[in-house]
Amino acid sequence: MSVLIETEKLTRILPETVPVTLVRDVSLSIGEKEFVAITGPSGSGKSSLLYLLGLLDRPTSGILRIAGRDTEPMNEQERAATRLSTLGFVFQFHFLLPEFTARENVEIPMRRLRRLGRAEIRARAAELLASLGLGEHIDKRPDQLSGGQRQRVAVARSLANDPAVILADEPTGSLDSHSSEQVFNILESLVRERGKTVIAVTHDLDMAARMDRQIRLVDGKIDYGMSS
Ligand SMILES: Nc1ncnc2c1ncn2[C@@H]1O[C@H](COP(=O)(O)OP(=O)(O)OP(=O)(O)O)[C@@H](O)[C@H]1O
Repeated sequence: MSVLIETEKLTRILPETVPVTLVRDVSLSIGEKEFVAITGPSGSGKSSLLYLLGLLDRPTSGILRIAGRDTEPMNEQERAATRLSTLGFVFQFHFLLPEFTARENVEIPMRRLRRLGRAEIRARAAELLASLGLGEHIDKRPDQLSGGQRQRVAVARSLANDPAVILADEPTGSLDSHSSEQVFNILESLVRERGKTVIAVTHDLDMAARMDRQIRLVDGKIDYGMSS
């Protein structure tokens, strides 16, 4: 199995007057086609770790390799390019652009990457939305969709550039139980059927138990006793 995300003693400390440790000495290795939960009590550093893995924040020290590449020497442009092509993001709140339709929201990352032409981008956005059960809704704006549908559009958008890794921060955290189950099943199918690696922060221990393994954080560190 090839390793997609690897860290060695990854640490993030906020340089306040009294420094705040968000993540400390986290060493982990996540391979392709893994479905991994990041769990832990509130304030344990789960989101902070996900932000580091997603190149949305920079570590204070330690090593982070993505798809075999050390991220330390990358400049902002290379980090942005890696985010756009290799990583997909789903957050607790969908962050869709309200003035655009579902299809246009899914088109945006493809337009930014410029790997496909206009017609291909349109077709791929429609295909992705249809594959997530949103074929009837491609021309609707976010305010015309339910919470679960909006989150599925956000998942379609995360897949737009066919990234190897999807990073999700409490992806079902603001959904009712039915939509939550639906979004969870979709995330699982991304791993089992599309060969993605999905790393999801979750408070929901039942959900975490259904994933391949758990990385549990306590006070910014991995709790090895409770991780698998
Ligand atoms: N910019 C900041 N300034 C000060 N403290 C911060 C900052 N960002 C995060 N923290 C603190 O760092 C700790 C880790 O935060 P983080 O959001 O990563 O935890 P979490 O496990 O995701 O929490 P939750 O489950 O509540 O979302 C928390 O105690 C938080 O209050």
